[in-house]
Amino acid sequence: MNENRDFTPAPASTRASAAGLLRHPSHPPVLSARNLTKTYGPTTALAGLSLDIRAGESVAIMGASGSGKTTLLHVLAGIIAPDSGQVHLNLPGQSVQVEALAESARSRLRREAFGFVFQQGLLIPELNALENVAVALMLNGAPRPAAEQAAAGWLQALGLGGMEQRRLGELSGGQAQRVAIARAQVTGAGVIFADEPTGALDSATSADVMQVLLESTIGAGKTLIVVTHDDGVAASCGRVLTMRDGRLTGDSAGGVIAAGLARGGNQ
Ligand SMILES: Nc1ncnc2c1ncn2[C@@H]1O[C@H](COP(=O)(O)OP(=O)(O)OP(=O)(O)O)[C@@H](O)[C@H]1O
Repeated sequence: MNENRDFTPAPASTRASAAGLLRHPSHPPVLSARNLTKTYGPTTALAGLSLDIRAGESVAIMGASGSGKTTLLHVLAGIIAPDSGQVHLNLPGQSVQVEALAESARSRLRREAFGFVFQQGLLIPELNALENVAVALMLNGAPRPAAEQAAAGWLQALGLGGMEQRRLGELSGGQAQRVAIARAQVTGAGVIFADEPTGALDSATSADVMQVLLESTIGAGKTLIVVTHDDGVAASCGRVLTMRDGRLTGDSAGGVIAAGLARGGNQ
């Protein structure tokens, strides 16, 4: 799976051309969700939501607390299964029906095809920055020296050269989020999911971290999906989706598709 992945950050020229290719409008969606439903007891978290996301898009998901944003992110990423509906993933060399996979296959998909940046919690305090990044590759079977070399490349690329040996407690919030971004990217994941990635940061650091996140994902032709309450974070993304009561109520991509999706129907 994912045999063509490159463990080192691509040069800027390559990234630019990859992004151009992948953003071509005729390119099929990298993620297609259809009629997703999810309930928790009496609570409806997803109420028949359909959505297409194309490779190279940066998509912000906004909406009031409890509107279903995190549930949608988790269903798209195969962290939880929907009660009904489908999620199709279409990456180069990899076309799978995410919700139909067994848990072991979904777990492998999450490790190899997806990267995750959360507000906090994914980094291991006992490990230094280099080890925190390298461990993502080692979980996928990479030998330690190669994993650490790739991790060092990503830390350097994200402005953390010289901080490889620092543990979590020795990094600022913004630096820790850069380590988390490096960790999400190092496996060559095609889709990066971020849930409130700047939620614990001040606004200047938040803008800085978002710039790093955007450059290292859509700048390399990857896809970025961000759940956020922050208007500034959403404004930095190419497309903004709005949710209410488990449905999409707005899509800045606009047009007929957005109107159809807002009613929860198929395109
Ligand atoms: N594991 C769970 N068990 C029970 N209810 C849940 C669970 N996860 C989510 N919910 C409920 O589902 C609804 C949607 O939750 P979700 O976390 O997706 O919303 P959200 O838009 O991300 O909210 P927030 O902005 O506060 O993080 C909420 O009413 C929430 O309480």
